[in-house]
Amino acid sequence: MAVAIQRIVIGLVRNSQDQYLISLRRGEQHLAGKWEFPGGKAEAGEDELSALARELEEEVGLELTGAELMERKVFEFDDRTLALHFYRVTGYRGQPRAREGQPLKWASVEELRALPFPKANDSVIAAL
Ligand SMILES: Nc1nc2c([nH]c(=O)n2[C@@H]2O[C@H](COP(=O)(O)OP(=O)(O)OP(=O)(O)O)[C@@H](O)[C@H]2O)c(=O)[nH]1
Ligand SMILES: [Mg+2]
Repeated sequence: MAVAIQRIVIGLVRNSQDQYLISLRRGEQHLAGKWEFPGGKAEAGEDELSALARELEEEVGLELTGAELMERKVFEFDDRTLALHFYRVTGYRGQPRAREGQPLKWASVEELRALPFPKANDSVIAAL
């Protein structure tokens, strides 16, 4: 039986100083020790923007008011294949907070380029 590739929605949230919101993957998570943009798995039947709004609320307490698709790609990691959907967040309300206790920070593009991210993020980070 064919298994659907897991859809992942990811939000690039930028502040007025051109910094991006990132957090650290930890513990037992896939790719622990890498930094990431907030996001996660879309549920079955959930559209991508709804999934992105839900993930931003759950992980960093932001209310999404606008987003534009930046890049979508299917990426084969050693242990899994994911369909990644990167969105540029064009509007949000609230102040970010680490709702899951994760290290969370704003980072300039220069800082992003010096930090470890999943391989799948390379093209998106290069495009910033
Ligand atoms: N959030 C996020 N995930 C990324 C990025 N880049 C990347 O390869 N991923 C991968 O995409 C998947 C995201 O799923 P997730 O672990 O965040 O899922 P989730 O928030 O629904 O959490 P859960 O399944 O632990 O409840 C992970 O396998 C992660 O390694 C990124 O920039 N942000
Ligand atoms: Mg997540």
